Amino acid sequence: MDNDNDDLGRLSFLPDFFEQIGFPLNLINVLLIILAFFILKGVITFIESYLKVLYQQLFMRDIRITNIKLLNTYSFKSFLKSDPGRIQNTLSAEVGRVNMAYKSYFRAIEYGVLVLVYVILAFTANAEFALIVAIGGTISNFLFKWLFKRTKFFSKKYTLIAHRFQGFLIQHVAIYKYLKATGYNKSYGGKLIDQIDELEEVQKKLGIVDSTLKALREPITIMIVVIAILIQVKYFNPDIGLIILSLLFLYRAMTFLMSLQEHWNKFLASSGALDNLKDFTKQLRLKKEKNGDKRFDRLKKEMKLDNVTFHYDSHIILKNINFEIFKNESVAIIGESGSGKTTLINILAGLIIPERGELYIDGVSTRDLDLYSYRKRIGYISQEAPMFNDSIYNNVTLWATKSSDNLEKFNMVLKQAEIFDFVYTLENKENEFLGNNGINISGGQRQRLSIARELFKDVDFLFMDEATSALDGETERAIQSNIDQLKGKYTIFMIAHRLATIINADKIILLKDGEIEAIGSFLELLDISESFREMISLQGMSIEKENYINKLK
Ligand SMILES: Nc1ncnc2c1ncn2[C@@H]1O[C@H](COP(=O)(O)OP(=O)(O)OP(=O)(O)O)[C@@H](O)[C@H]1O
Repeated sequence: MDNDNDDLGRLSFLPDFFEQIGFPLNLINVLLIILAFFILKGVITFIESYLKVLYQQLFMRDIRITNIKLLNTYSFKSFLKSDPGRIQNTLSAEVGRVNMAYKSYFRAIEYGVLVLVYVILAFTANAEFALIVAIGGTISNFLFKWLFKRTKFFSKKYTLIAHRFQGFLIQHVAIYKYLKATGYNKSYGGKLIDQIDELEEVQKKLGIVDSTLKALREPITIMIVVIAILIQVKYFNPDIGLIILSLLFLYRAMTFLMSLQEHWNKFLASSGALDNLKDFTKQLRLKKEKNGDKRFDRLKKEMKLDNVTFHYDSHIILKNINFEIFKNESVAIIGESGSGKTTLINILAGLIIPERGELYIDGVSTRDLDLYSYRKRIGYISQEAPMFNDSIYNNVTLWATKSSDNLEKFNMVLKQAEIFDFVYTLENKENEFLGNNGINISGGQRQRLSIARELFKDVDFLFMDEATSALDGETERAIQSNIDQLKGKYTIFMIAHRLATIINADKIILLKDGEIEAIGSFLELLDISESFREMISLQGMSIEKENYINKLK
């Protein structure tokens, strides 16, 4: 027995230990140990895999939720410059890749620990032999390092192309009608196919590196071990039993080392997604909207713009803007294309904060205001009238529970927006689905529903960005009379190109190259502004005040 234990080198204490604790290593006991070991392994494997799935789900959920929350607090000015393809891709496919990266990273660590254990065992059994193999393993690492670098490079490239693909895809769906109607869908679809080809190309390259690593694994292991044995036999004349024992340990160590390298490579193959996510989250945090702590309840008295100036990069868009608006006034903003109307509306809605000057709401600067509570009181009606692919009820109420109170309010706002009769002639009434961006209803109906939505929201302000300009004359007049009925009940800001729609506005702000050229009522502007009179005549309207006095409400 002592003789046999000598073959175990410095590990011979193990059988002695078992002998001492009254569990001699005879055949039956060894078989029992093996059986117990594998049962235990099975139990641990189950717990490990289940916990892994659990943690992966938690991890992916956490990444998505954190970034969606950050996206909601991202500054609007920064959002205007962001790439929608990147946002979509990062929060969908890339999260899966990040998960893969972490999975492979932890697998690599697991293998690292195993390598360490077997290397220690091999060193304990036969130090010289283990040292030679360790040197061989380190040298082989240089080759793998080069392969790792290639993998990392292709991984980053993959992420960038995937962002581009998502960007093209979003636009393909968003402007599908235009692309189809013009026959551009084929050439534009070609762009999508190009991205798919590029993605495939990068995947193939990643596949080549991965396959090379896999293919090299065993030959390199065997080569190192063979060289180590030859050196041992030639120079150290060792005990063959010890060589075989440490060979067993080292072969396991080398196999685990190769698995470590394989999983490290898998980690690197997804590391582009990890870098992207880190960068994306950092960007969202860095450009987080500054939100004050003064809660907004309702507009009590007035809004005031005090010397406001705003740039996009070095380009001045608005210069020294000053005006005051009182509660429930209606204000029209007019001016040539590019004169800064939308930018002014964005400032008034608290979407962008001017670099210089202040917007005061009841005396509180927007820098100190809790912008979320302010925007909750804003209704926004734009030319596009965005619709969700959902029922009319959900589109108007934004998924409010269908209580009798809500249903009553829903019906009331439908009547106010003069769309009640249309909705209740539909087969599914308020449950009718609108299709992607309201594709199943007309532009006028969409616009009325979007007015109803803002009225349901119960707001103080109505912002209208060319709300009626996409409609035919008759529908525009009908919706305009709708809007006119809201006058005096809300503080209304409207951008309008058709000046016939703003005759009744309390105040008209005429912008020119980012500055206020004139401000006053329709009749006042006819008196004081030459540019206004020119705009009026260009639209075929009379510049004689008498022609409007009867029309004023
Ligand atoms: N996100 C942006 N980045 C850089 N410049 C911008 C951005 N948005 C608008 N601009 C520029 O700011 C200027 C004013 O644009 P704005 O949209 O406010 O004008 P507008 O009067 O509403 O024009 P339109 O009547 O054509 O809608 C334009 O010169 C425009 O090119």
